[in-house]
Amino acid sequence: MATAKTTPMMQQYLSIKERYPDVLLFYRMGDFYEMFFEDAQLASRELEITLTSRNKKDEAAIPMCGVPHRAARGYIARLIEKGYKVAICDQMEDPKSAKGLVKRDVVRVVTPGMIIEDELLDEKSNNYILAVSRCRQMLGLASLDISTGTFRLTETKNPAAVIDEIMRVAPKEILLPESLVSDEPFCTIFGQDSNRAVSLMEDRMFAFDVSRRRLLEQFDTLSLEGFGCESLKAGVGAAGALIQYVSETQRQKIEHLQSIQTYSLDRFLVVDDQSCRNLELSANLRNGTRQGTLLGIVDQTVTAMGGRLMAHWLRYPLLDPVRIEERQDAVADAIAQMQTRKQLRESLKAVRDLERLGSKISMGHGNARDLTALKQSIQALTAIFVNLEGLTAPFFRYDTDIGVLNELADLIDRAIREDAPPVIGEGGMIRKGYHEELDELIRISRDGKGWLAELEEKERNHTGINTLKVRFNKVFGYFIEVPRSHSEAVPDHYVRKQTLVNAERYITDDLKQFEARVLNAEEQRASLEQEIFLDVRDKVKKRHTDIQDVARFIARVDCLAAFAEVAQNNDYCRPQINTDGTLDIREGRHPVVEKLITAERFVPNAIVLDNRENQVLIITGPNMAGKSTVLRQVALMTIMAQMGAFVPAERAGISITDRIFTRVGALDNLSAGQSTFMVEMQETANIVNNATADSLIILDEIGRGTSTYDGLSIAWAVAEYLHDLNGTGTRTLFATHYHELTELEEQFDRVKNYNIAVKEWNEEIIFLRKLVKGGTNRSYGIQVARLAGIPEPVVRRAKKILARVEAGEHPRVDNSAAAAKKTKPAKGHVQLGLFSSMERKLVESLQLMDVSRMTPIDALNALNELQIKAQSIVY
Ligand SMILES: Nc1ncnc2c1ncn2[C@@H]1O[C@H](COP(=O)(O)OP(=O)(O)OP(=O)(O)O)[C@@H](O)[C@H]1O
Repeated sequence: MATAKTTPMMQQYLSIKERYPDVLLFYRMGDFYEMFFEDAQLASRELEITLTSRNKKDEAAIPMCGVPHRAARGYIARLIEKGYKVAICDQMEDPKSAKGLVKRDVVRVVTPGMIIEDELLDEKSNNYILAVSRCRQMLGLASLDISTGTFRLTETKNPAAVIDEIMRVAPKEILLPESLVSDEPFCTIFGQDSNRAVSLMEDRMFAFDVSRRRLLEQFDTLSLEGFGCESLKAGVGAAGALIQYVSETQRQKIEHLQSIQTYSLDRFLVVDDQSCRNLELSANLRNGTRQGTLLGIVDQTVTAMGGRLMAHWLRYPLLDPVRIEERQDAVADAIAQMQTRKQLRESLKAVRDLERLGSKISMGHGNARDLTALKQSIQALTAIFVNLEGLTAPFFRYDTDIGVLNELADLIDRAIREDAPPVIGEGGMIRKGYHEELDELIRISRDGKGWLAELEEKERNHTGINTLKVRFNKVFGYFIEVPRSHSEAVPDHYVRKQTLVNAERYITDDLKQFEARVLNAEEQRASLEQEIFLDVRDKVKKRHTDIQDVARFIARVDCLAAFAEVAQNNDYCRPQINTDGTLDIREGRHPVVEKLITAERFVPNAIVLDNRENQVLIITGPNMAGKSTVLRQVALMTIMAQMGAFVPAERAGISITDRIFTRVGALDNLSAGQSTFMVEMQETANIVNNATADSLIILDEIGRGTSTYDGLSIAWAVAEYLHDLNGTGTRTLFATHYHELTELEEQFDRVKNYNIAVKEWNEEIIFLRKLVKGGTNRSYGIQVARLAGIPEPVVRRAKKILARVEAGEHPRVDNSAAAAKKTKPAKGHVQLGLFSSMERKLVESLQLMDVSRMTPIDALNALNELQIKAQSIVY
């Protein structure tokens, strides 16, 4: 890279770059950040900026590109989004006063998990960096959102639980010890997931002793007892490594990290990542947005902190009935006090992102506008606390005095102008009247011209020399110039400085004083203003914990009030929480589907699941009848209840569930390059291997991706296995088109058959959407195909085939001479010979198509495609 003969500046660059080999180095030169060598090539490609070359006499051509320093944030943002890391290397002294080469150093490294810039953050989600470490059998996990100060750790022996937890935290960056990255299961996870930045650190950085010391230093405590993690060696190892990484990248002590929260994985309901997707908890399967998801329904929060907490609650539903009921009490209270709640929610809207503002200010990155936003948010608290007096639940009480925060708001109000520019150092930040000396400096620099004109006028009158002028040049500064012809009239206190051909130049004491003040006033003003601003910001920084505490309180209030709002607007009920395994829902609805359907009214359903006779429910019914909807609504209601929310039902008893497993249509996995059947079986294996007696299992068709008899056999065996799992069985809802499974009811005590009723009328079916006892033996697939727009000839032909299959005949005998010659296929493989390949493709497309979840345009396109396929079948 470097040539033997490099300039001092290049040497400086190279020595800094050596310390940041895997990071793009933004090297400040005047008004630009420049990049060189491979960094320049990469940045010019990724940022689409021109690649030039630096070619000084004594240097070989060096690839180079640059971005203006004022626009750097935008460029850095783009690089971070692409998963790169950027080291910002600034000039550490004023180039004007530098003797020789300007000192430069890295002031901060921006990485995907170390972001504080608003424009790079989604206000409703956390931005985590997560570290994993191992200590003997134990695996430790620590996660940190530096933009909010959220810092948590946990431990487990189970590698699968670590993976689940990583997925749940969804970090933007992962920090691993070098020795762990090649181990299963980490190598598989990080190999596949190219979107996630992985940073490696030497194993010794994760050692318990070193890490513990770092945490004690960070929190300024003598032990970690108070945080509940003194003995969690692996967890502390991970947390300490994170602190180390923070100090390496931020190049400062992060004072707003004052504590860490220790949590235990077995205190929360686990919904694995695949099930989260299947149930569309926070991302819509079609386009990844929140629309049409459970989060979209329940997140009616009005603050950014509330939004983040709601997303957190959704991923961490509780297992402790007492804690759930505490939340429920608050929701019930807020429902009962509708007027107060409405006013409360209105006043919450005025609170800005206190959590992130506080952290930003603490890290020395907050500008005057951030201070004003903080002030306005604190001012808004008064109205919020007044509203909270109308509520009685303990969760709405805040026992800490907010007097110190009000003082802060007053200080900011007195000191900081609301119309301050976003850039510190451009002036205009400090209010008039806050600091006398600053006011005077501002007056001088603004009034300087007027003062000079006044002086000129005064001196002219005084001396009687009308041609006297007050002037300025760089060599002498301010002076009075008098034509030589009038030099006789000059008063004694004028001191001569220079004689020109036609004029004499003088200075006076007044002018000297003025000069001393004015010449530097602008400069002094800028530095004094900065000093005052930093002083105010430091005072705010000292109150960081108070800001963080109130921010967290507001977040909780916002979430609880949102639960109440959603419950009241949608007619939800307070679920009764139990621990005896009984789930008893009356008139239950699907929270999302009930909002989405417009053509028909949502039909509520009763469902009972327990560990006695209703443990495994086999649900049959025609396509499109509503099987998946019932299954999902049970899972969603369980999650909602354990979040502390009310649920869409007339009455609901919900038993605490430790894990929810789902196995539903595998459409979404096709893009990952796995076969539908393979994915289906992997998901099923995960369920049978990990479910406990307290789990809830949702199986929406199993075995559909293989031949009928194989599929049926697997489905049957899985149902049997779950019925007897761990000796007690597990609550399971099993929707299936294999009507043979209804025979299980007779053989097993705890299996019950249900079906979703339809009415047949003139060859048409009418969906009643009611879950009723008993099995069915018909799928009505052909009728549904007609509803979907399959052309009449195909429907007729399908009916014929069905009739023949049901009569035990081979369907192609009368249709193709070639097929007739073939021997009749052995029983068990009848499906393979059932259709021509085009027909089979058609049926497969039909099976995979779930019109109900498509947008109208997608559905139309899919139907068109089906019609084209259908037309190419020759009859
Ligand atoms: N209880 C209900 N009330 C009103 N509409 C409903 C109800 N349940 C389902 N639906 C409507 O029927 C559509 C199909 O439901 P769902 O996907 O649950 O059927 P399914 O029986 O699982 O079908 P398939 O067997 O083809 O997968 C839903 O998208 C919704 O529009």
